[in-house]
Amino acid sequence: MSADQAASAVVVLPVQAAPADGPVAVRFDNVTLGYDRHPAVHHLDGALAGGSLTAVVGPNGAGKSTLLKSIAGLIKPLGGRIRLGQPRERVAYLPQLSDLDRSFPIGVYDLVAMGLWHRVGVFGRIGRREAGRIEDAIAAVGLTGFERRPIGKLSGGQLQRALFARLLVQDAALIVLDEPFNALDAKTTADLLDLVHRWHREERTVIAALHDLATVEQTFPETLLIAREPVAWGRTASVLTPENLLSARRMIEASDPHARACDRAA
Ligand SMILES: Nc1ncnc2c1ncn2[C@@H]1O[C@H](COP(=O)(O)OP(=O)(O)OP(=O)(O)O)[C@@H](O)[C@H]1O
Repeated sequence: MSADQAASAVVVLPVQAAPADGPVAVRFDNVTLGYDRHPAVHHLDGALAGGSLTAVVGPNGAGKSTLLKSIAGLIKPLGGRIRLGQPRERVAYLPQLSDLDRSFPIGVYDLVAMGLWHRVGVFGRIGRREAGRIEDAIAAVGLTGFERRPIGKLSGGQLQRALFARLLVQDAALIVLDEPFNALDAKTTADLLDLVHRWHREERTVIAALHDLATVEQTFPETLLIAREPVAWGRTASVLTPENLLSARRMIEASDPHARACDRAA
């Protein structure tokens, strides 16, 4: 079958089932996500296994950010159910850099210290142990010496390093990253990818929206390809086929962003 034929006969492939006896980090039951009752993602069923490292890929407008926000609890499903395998406080979320207000008057040290809020409270005292963790995290991302620098005076790459340091001190079981390497140079990307590898070795669950398929193929064992609904989900090599990528593109081109919820059974 040619790629064109494959795209015109779009089939929603079965999504990944979590291992029957393994831990589950997130489970989706016929989930619909959207804004003002207009669905942006629908028919999402499946699970992220605990300790898995998953890329979410898809064309612009496919619903990647929407999906990640729903896992982080920032938007509620319009339909279906999302269940977490760990308490909400153990979920860390990195928004797209472009969504951040860089005029907020805060320095690198205090930004990184915010990663401890769940443990010490907003006005809690940072003891010697916590201070050591903040300093270690700042060192791990190569920002020692920048502790007092306001975030508005950092480069994009330095800000992303500081945000990764905040994730480090957060010590989350589930880490949700929205386009973490967008517009970063090769050195910064490589350094931050090392931290993703480290989290994976530590058996944390990581899910990240990405556009660079080479990075996905090299680093992410699992991939969810979406185009407002799942196109394929499983081992990266079996998901990122030319046929699936073309299907995703055609599905986005054919979709109506103003449509109401669809009645098709998941
Ligand atoms: N706050 C919002 N209010 C209304 N609609 C929104 C909002 N955020 C996203 N959308 C719509 O939801 C759909 C999915 O958007 P989303 O940002 O999740 O896609 P994406 O795959 O992350 O895209 P990109 O690759 O361009 O970042 C789009 O049609 C978008 O216009």
